[in-house]
Amino acid sequence: MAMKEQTILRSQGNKIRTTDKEIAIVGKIEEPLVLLLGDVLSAEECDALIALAEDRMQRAKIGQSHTESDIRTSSSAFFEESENDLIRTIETRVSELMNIPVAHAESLQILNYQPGEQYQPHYDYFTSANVANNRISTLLIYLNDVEEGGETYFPALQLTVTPRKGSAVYFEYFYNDNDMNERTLHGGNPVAAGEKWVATQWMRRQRHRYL
Ligand SMILES: O=C(O)CCC(=O)C(=O)O
Ligand SMILES: [Fe+2]
Repeated sequence: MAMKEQTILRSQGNKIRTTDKEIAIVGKIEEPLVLLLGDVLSAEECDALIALAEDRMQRAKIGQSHTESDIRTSSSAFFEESENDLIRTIETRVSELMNIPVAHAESLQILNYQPGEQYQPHYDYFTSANVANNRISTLLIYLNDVEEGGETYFPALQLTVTPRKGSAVYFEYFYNDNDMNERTLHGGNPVAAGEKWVATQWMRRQRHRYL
């Protein structure tokens, strides 16, 4: 019989405790490990992140022709590492939750989808040969409730996650068995009504920042 593979995140029971918050596990798939998490961010934290990102996306659009990629049609912004108290607090909580040091974290990405915008199924890890320091896990946090559409879906797991403000989906793809990694294929359904805001944290296998 095949041995159960090690996971990065060691969840016990239905809660994960970080220094400043207790986070509920509200859904779970074992292999590959996928967790649906209750309030990772408060409503106030979600609103503050959106406000910061809106400002940044606005400025990024100036002087840029709006070309749309077929893969991802949303707009994005990145936050400087630990650039203010809010980002620092969130990064610390998220890294404790993901059980990976902040030094392995990419900068937090914020995506905004308008009606009709989507993200085609993809892997979060890089699939080209000889990637030196690949991604190993993802936390996707929903920053608002979407009026209609915008679900995250995992075709190989037959899992569809409806965005709920402050909640999150966690998954990892650091397995020896590559079939398990490939089952983390996922995409974002087109937003049908309203808009969608998400924050994505990707973790690297090794140190990624040197601050
Ligand atoms: O918006 C979504 O539901 C998916 C986002 C995603 O896959 C990503 O940021 O890597
Ligand atoms: Fe993704």
